[in-house]
Amino acid sequence: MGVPGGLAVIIPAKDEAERIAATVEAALALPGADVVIVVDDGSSDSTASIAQKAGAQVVSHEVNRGKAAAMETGAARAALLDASVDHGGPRALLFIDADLGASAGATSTIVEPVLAGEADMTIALIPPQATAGGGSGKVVRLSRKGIRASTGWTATQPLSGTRCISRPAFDVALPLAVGWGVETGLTIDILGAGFRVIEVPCELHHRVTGSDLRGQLHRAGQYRDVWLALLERRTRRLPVVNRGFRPASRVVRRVLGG
Ligand SMILES: O=c1ccn([C@@H]2O[C@H](COP(=O)(O)OP(=O)(O)O[C@H]3O[C@H](CO)[C@@H](O)[C@H](O)[C@H]3O)[C@@H](O)[C@H]2O)c(=O)[nH]1
Ligand SMILES: O=C(O)[C@H](O)COP(=O)(O)O
Repeated sequence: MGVPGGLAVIIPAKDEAERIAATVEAALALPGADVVIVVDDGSSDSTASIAQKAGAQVVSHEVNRGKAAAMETGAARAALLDASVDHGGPRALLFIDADLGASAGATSTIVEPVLAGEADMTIALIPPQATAGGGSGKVVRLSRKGIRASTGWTATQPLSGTRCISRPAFDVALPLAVGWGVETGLTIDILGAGFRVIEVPCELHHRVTGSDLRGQLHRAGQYRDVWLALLERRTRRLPVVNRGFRPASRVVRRVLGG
């Protein structure tokens, strides 16, 4: 069955004044998209006012809370809009990065399978970028290996954050894994709940992370967050072991009901 409710586009954005207008304009032109929400994640530039002028609804975090929190805020706003008018069901959610500019128009390839009910989450497979990246593939490999160990599925671009997700699939992943662990967590949680996930080629062009100190610090943060997302999911699966545990005191016994 397809998604009758249509599509809400959600754009997490931190200091994206340079590119946000072009990204919003492309998002507004996407077939089926009747809502474009920019979550200004504590920007210190004019991202919010530019996004609003370009036609987006803007929700602002007073302080920076990271990409995953911005995605949750955007999805919560979309849920409010879903509830305000009955239009046949909840909208599917299209998450796009703020730095895609006009290329955001290419995301219709990942929207179609979800709106048609052929997939529950699509992930954009992006072509090699004009500027070479400075990464060694360490974060990508950690995420890919962790997803495979949990689900048996091998993602080609596990960190790709441009995704279209049906509302029921999104809701099983709440609360989202924090920060840069969000893509890894979404994939594991949504596949684990039995939903269908596919990667779909998409001609996107974004700002590539360089190999300078700033870029390497960014990757260190990504590595930490992916690792934490994997650890949390592994811990959840561990059986609770209680081999002859005896509460040591009367207080503990009372708390545990012993
Ligand atoms: O604290 C932050 C930092 C970034 N962003 C936004 O998140 C998006 C992605 O950030 P970016 O700096 O472009 O990160 P990249 O490392 O280039 O992103 C790649 O890797 C991320 C996962 O680590 C994915 O989320 C992205 O989709 C993927 O393009 C952009 O719209 C940012 O404005 C926030 O909302 N809050
Ligand atoms: O540049 C990238 O692709 C990401 O920041 C991930 O870094 P990596 O190449 O070290 O996996």
